[in-house]
Amino acid sequence: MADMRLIVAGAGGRMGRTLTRVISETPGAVLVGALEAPGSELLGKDAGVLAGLPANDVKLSADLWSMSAAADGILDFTVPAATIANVAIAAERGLVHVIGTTGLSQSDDAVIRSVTNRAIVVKSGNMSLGVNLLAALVKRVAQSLDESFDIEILEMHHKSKIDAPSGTALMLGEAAAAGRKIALEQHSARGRDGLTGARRAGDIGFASLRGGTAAGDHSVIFAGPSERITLSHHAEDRALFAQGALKAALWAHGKKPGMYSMTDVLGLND
Ligand SMILES: NC(=O)C1=CN([C@@H]2O[C@H](COP(=O)(O)OP(=O)(O)OC[C@H]3O[C@@H](n4cnc5c(N)ncnc54)[C@H](OP(=O)(O)O)[C@@H]3O)[C@@H](O)[C@H]2O)C=CC1
Ligand SMILES: O=C(O)C1=N[C@H](C(=O)O)C[C@H](O)C1
Repeated sequence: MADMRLIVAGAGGRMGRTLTRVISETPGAVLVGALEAPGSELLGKDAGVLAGLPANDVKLSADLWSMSAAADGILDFTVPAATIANVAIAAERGLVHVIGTTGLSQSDDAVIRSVTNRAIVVKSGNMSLGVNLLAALVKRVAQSLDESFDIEILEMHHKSKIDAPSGTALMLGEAAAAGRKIALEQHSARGRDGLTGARRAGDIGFASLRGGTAAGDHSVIFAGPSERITLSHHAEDRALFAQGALKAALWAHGKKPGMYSMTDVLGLND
């Protein structure tokens, strides 16, 4: 079978450069396009050189329509506005669209869902095996404990991260809510500050720390009467997420249109 031809969106970013590197190490995948924001000073630069590799002759461009004429998939770790702009073109071209971008709103999610009758989308707030296993464990523990155990989710990321809580924290919150059979949006405590009053029973709390170069730390704390259970994951290198994204793209190649998650890719469905 021919190599899967991939575009990296946000090719000049932290994840974009990592994806370029991981593609070069992955049998069955080849980089054919590197997308950057219109007006970026990186347009025209070589994607390989930006990733610390020998030149690969894939130049950064802002023209997704042209570069996608000869591509099979797009790995998109950018910003919400860019991802939403890419969705229509990816669907029109029949690309596999792997979406790692976080900070998407409910209306952004609705736009993504609206194309999944003709697009193949794999979307996850975290592409690592470890976090997806952690989510399954969180759901399981939440099922077993009643409201006398308060659920709090703590995350820490590098100082350049622009959204909070992280996509992973929200994913873990959804897992906990599913275990408890409640809707997260009605039981979510975010951004406590000042005279907050006592904790509301049944809420799932979120706290975000930012600093240094942390690739992504997440803990889910079940705090009960006289005991606490903490389930944690620590990412040591963002190559972990890029490898997960490559696995997702190769898995989705040739699948029917639809919305898939890393749970599908990794075979972790109940
Ligand atoms: N799901 C997962 O497993 C993971 C998800 N992420 C998420 O991925 C996203 C990116 O993270 P990170 O790489 O650290 O962030 P960066 O800011 O380093 O990279 C984002 C890149 O996207 C570029 N960009 C902005 N607008 C456009 C556009 N219209 N078209 C193409 N490119 C554009 C930015 O360019 P410019 O700087 O010029 O604006 C930048 O190069 C975040 O949402 C993060 O949370 C990160 C790691 C893992
Ligand atoms: O911005 C990051 O760096 C990361 N973002 C994702 C998130 O928001 O959860 C995944 C990972 O934690 C790294």
